[in-house]
Amino acid sequence: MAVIDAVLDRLLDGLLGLGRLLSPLCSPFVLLQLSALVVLLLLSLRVVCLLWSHAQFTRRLRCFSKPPTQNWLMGHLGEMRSTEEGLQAVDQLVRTYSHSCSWFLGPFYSLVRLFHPDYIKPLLLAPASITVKDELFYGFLRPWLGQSLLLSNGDDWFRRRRLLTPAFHFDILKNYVKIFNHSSDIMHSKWRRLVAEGESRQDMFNHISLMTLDSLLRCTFSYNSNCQESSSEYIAAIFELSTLVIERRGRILHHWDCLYWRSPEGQRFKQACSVVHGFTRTVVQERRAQLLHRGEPEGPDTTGGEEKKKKRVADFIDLLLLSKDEDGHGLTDEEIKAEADTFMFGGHDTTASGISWVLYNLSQHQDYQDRCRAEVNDLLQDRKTEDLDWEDLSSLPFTTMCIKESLRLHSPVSAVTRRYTKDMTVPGGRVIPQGSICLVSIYGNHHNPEIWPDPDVYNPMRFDPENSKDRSSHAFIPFSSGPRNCIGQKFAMAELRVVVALTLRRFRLTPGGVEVRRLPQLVLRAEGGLWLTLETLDAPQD
Ligand code: HEM
Repeated sequence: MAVIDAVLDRLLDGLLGLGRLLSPLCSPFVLLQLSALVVLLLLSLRVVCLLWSHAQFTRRLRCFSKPPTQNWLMGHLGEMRSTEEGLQAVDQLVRTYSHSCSWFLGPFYSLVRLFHPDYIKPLLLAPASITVKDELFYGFLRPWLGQSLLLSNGDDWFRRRRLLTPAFHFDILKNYVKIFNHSSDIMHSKWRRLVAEGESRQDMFNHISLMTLDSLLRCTFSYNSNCQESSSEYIAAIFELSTLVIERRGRILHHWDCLYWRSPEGQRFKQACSVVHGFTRTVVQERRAQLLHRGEPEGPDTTGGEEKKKKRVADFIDLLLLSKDEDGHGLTDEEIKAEADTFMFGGHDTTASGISWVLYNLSQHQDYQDRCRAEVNDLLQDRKTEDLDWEDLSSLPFTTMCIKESLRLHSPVSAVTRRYTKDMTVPGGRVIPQGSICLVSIYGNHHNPEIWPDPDVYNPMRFDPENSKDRSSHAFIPFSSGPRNCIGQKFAMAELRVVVALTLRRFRLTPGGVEVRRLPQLVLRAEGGLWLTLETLDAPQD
């Protein structure tokens, strides 16, 4: 295509030269007609080139099965639905094609959809230098998240990932477990109050999203927003942005920036972005100033006892302000702001979805729920407080199996997409052509009957070490995998374990009496909320 563009440029130069040569001989009207003809010719040539290159591309994708389309022009456009039926259609695709298929979105866009670990593995393990986040799926997040870890590519991504990785080290994460306990305590007090008032049926998503936002605000900014108890402009703006991104995806006309930023939704997006950016920028600038005046903030506390009370645990902002590469260069304030916004975006809804679906699955299986509860009660037996420590988290093996099985059955993130700057070979000698977009279907992979017999059944025993030892390393990928896997996965798993364990110790959960229809948006939700009935439990007598 680049060669063709260069030829077209040359042609245009030549024609303009000819125009100048002819100008003394022709009238302006004739010249205008001539120019219009030239422009039309060039445009037609461009369209022919596009069609030709698309035909080449389509020919190369023939090694992948193409599901029938309803319309030759629009291809599969409109068939990828963010609804319960859309997910059932993926189940059908997986049953029919077993590992992969091609997918055409209108006459110009095509995707390769992958839903088998053997196909997914080479793609996710490919070096990040040839992996690009495509604008078709990720571009709408850019005005909110900026050039952050999630959206950057190549050397820029590599530098950021190296600077950010130490912030997710065990020694740092350990300190956040106290925060997870505290945020759960606040949510549970609210639940006790609601149950006492007779409102025992509650939407899990609603409560748990506020709780994960609360804990992330404390871990990222050391900020106590009190958002679980009262409304906050910042939190409202985060919810608004998540909703608007989804709405924009669904409206083709809003894909054009020039139309979107003039629409009422675009204006709301701008307004919410300015609230979120204003908040993050202020915190970063204030912290930078404190750092300059008072020196380094305290690192993670290792002293215990009284010392602990005096020290503020280093939060993500502190760690990012201090991070330096081998040349001594750190992140700028704008870069830190983008990363903090990304943690808030990438960390709250995903974890809330994960926790809500575990509680839903356990409400459907009282036997597993009882077994988890017994495990937690055994662990906390003879303790003065109900707080869990980092070390406790490895003593909850069955609860962890229940969490993993829920992340398989109800993965918070249903798919990730990538564009590759090289041809990629997958099993059977099939080649994904350079430049094509690959959709790695986490949902499809986790529901593939070739890998998971009876994929729709919730069975935590699948994650018993004995039962999982022969399974492919890429059969279970809720956090993606390879160089661009989720940087926050240990953080998320720790929070999931603390919240689930404490919830089961304090409450019995039963189904909320409403049919649950899954709603795959930015994360997996349920239409109209995920309603469960809560019963307060007395603390067990030792
Ligand atoms: C259950 C909870 C979570 C799930 C299921 C999850 C899932 C994922 C997935 C699938 C990706 C890959 C995205 C892609 O390739 O486009 C990802 C990336 C990422 N996640 Fe998470 N995530 C969770 C929690 C978190 C938390 C708590 C944080 C931060 C505090 C976080 C921060 C990030 C970031 C920054 C990336 C981009 C990494 C990179 O490209 O290098 N996530 N996550």
